[in-house]
Amino acid sequence: MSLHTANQASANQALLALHNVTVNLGKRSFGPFTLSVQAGERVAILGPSGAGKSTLLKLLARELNTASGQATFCQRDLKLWSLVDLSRHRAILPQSHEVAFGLPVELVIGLGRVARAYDPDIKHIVRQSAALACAGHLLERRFDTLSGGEKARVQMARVFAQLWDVEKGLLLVDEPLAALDPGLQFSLMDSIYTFAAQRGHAILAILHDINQALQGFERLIFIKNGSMTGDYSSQQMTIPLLEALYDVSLISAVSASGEIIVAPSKTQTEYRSSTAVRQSHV
Ligand SMILES: Nc1ncnc2c1ncn2[C@@H]1O[C@H](COP(=O)(O)OP(=O)(O)OP(=O)(O)O)[C@@H](O)[C@H]1O
Repeated sequence: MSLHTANQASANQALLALHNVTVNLGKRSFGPFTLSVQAGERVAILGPSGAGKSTLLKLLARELNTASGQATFCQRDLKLWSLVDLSRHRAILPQSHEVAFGLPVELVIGLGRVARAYDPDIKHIVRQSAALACAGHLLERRFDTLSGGEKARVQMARVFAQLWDVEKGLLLVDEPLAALDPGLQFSLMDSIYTFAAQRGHAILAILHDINQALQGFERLIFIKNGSMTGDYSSQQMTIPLLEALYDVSLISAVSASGEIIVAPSKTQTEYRSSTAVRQSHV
């Protein structure tokens, strides 16, 4: 396994750092997880269904407690953060978009700001966030009347509102684009990148789309059978590594503009290259 070898100095400066962290769910133990994420980094979490990706994300969000090991956020033990302080520095976009009542969309987006006692710019921030998430036209609607893709955009706007006026925060997102059509996926992924880059936020995103991970993220973390099995730069990524992660055959192609496209193949491919996905096409 080619685990990312962040040196001690960079781990000490990390926005988020896990060292041998485990978490228990029922009788099952997940981990150990060891990783560090720097401000501004874009990290994709990949792995088969049920592998433990959301469990890792919940651990990072402190929705789950560690059973052992050490987790720090902004060089401070994650356990010592109050939830109010934490919510001013990290935002979570979960897989499910439901809210309990038929709330107005503007209010759902404004929920991203609840941790602030004094928030004079909330109206402006909610509107700007909605525009960035392509949800400006939904502001007057009731949340429970929206389609799945519309709800996803409103929840993304809520997350933008939460970290709008923060620097070097953390965005934790679980399959952010699953309910969206391809055009919206491109424009919203761009919105997330721009939003995070302008503020120095790190992004950790669970993705099932390998192409989104390869095209938009600089690091890929592999989760399989409850453990972390790899931490690679996207430049290091190879077809065999991805095939081993998902136990599936993959084929790849490169577009005229140099974009790499990977797709599952029903038939075993004859060509197996251990060179990076990008290099195998040049
Ligand atoms: N509270 C819980 N108690 C017991 N088992 C749980 C609990 N939450 C999740 N699990 C199990 O832990 C495993 C990992 O779940 P997790 O949601 O982390 O997977 P995932 O990799 O995100 O999957 P998917 O890609 O399908 O969303 C699954 O088998 C799930 O059923």
